[in-house]
Amino acid sequence: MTDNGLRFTKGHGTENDFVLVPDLDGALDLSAEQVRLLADRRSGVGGDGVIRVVPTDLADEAFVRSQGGRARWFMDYRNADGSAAEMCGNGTRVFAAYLRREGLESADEFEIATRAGVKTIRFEGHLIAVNLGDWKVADPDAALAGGYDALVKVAHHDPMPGLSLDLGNPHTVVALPDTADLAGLDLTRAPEVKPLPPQGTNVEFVRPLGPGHIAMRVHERGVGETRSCGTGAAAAALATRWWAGETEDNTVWRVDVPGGTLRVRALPGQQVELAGPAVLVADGVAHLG
Ligand SMILES: N[C@@H](CCC[C@H](N)C(=O)O)C(=O)O
Repeated sequence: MTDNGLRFTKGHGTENDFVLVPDLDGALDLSAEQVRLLADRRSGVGGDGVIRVVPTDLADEAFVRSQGGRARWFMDYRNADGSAAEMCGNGTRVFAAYLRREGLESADEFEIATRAGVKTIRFEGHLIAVNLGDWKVADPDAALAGGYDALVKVAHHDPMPGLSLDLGNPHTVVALPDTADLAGLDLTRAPEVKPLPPQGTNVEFVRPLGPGHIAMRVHERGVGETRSCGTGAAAAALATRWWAGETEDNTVWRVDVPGGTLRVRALPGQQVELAGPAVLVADGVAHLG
């Protein structure tokens, strides 16, 4: 940041929106307070998260710098409350669109560094696909007993069973019956999850719409309800697949979220791919005071 302000680009992926801040020489020490100010929708630029674009070799964390041999750029992702997150699926696409627009990457396929490891980006027509890498059911032994390992309470509802998954970041997925009023759920407050993982969790509510097709709403850790969550969409599809006892690879789900539609594909080797759009909507200079 200089006296002249902080350069930013605003972008979104299925209306999960981000403030991207270029830090090409790794000189920016973005505090949690500055992130909160940038993300504030009234007094700041506004976004669900803030993404610092920094060369991987200049990242603060040694384990991120170790990805530098494979990925030139690190997506330093922060939630709107200032907390750092391991991963952001929608963020990876917006990050990739920015790298491409700025001429920082020009290939149709390249790798980026994240706190959850290196992710491969692939431009596919108007969509961007990202291999989110390894995923797992967080506690298969607990979950195998009945398909669930947590109880999730939302206002005006009895506690509902949930399944915890690790997509690099934590998720708890709740399956609703196909007659459920997904739109009517009150997500203005964080759902109560028991037991709550020490690192917190993102909570997805899923309603089946047809074969390979689900609807989802999400309450994100460190943010609140958002209009989309990429890792959440992948968790929702994978939980649905797991509950159905399906193990086939390359099956595809369409996941409808309030901000659009995402595509999720289970890849061989317990990996998962997310695809969707990415839009860069504005460039500017923020003066944080
Ligand atoms: N919106 C993201 C996830 C962002 C991080 C999340 N709130 C967390 O704290 O894990 C996505 O698209 O995956």
